[in-house]
Amino acid sequence: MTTITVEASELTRQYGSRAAVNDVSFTLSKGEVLGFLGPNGAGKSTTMKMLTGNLAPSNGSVKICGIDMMERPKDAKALIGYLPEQPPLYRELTVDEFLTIAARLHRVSPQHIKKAVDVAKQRCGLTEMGKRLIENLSKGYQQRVGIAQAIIHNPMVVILDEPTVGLDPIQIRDIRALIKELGGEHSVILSTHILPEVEMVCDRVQIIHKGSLVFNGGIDVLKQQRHGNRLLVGLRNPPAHEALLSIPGVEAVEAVEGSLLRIRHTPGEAPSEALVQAAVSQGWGLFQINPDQTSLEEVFVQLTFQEAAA
Ligand SMILES: Nc1ncnc2c1ncn2[C@@H]1O[C@H](COP(=O)(O)OP(=O)(O)OP(=O)(O)O)[C@@H](O)[C@H]1O
Repeated sequence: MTTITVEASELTRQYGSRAAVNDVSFTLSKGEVLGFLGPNGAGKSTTMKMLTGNLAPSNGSVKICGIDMMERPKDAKALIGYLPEQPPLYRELTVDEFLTIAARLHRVSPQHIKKAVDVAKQRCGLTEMGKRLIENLSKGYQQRVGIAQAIIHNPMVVILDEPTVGLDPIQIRDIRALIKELGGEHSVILSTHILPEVEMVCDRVQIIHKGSLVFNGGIDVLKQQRHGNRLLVGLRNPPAHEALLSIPGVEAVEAVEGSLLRIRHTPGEAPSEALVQAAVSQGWGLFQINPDQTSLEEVFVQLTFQEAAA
């Protein structure tokens, strides 16, 4: 049976007359990594703050493992680990000192604190860093400490707000791998504005735009949208566009750079075979034919545009 760990219902947050988050509902299952994706200002941090009980919703509710955040905030918060956009680090402490304090704050019982610190360090690749001052660590390692404090009490749900912002490419790769691993044991919500990050790390994605959810689906659904309905075709002696448009399934032809053409076709009816045959029989000099992937950025624009137009 699937265990629901987070249930957000009709979450809304008004700032004055403006809704930063508007009627957002979703659930998260045990072991799932959910990407919460949106451009800057879309309402991600506001949603994360409501989910973690740091900001009261104007309307709607949050339940963590069935516990209502407004009715029993202490019990609900005990099940969450949170890394805010600005990691809450005491830079003048060592990693061990800071994680010990974090364990106490999360009410880990005194006899279990050392073990909890060791496990969190081990899971976050910090075993050798215990005696180092946090301020002397690289930004990537500081972020690991931020994640370690979020998992120190072994919470059911881990919520990470933009955890890879400001890191270099190697640090980003390591932190993403760490987040993916967390998904095995915890439910994870990863807030980010980076589409490939979601594709690499998450099982499911929700896209938020101007405070509202515009997409909720599996990563494969998002990837399918990328494979779309276009071919990139290279012809040394291209015919008039009409000749290509007469091939069944071809809906539009657009010249790209050089001798490349982008051919839009009816979804599910790629005219590749007919195109190759025509190219050979009519001497069009075919040198390339391949699916033209829509970038994730384009998918994002399409999704948000569809919503705006609806
Ligand atoms: N305390 C506040 N008072 C008024 N408006 C706010 C407040 N906090 C956020 N907002 C506005 O609400 C909207 C959503 O902000 P939020 O920080 O949730 O977005 P975000 O998706 O997390 O973006 P970013 O990644 O830039 O933080 C923005 O337009 C922001 O200006």
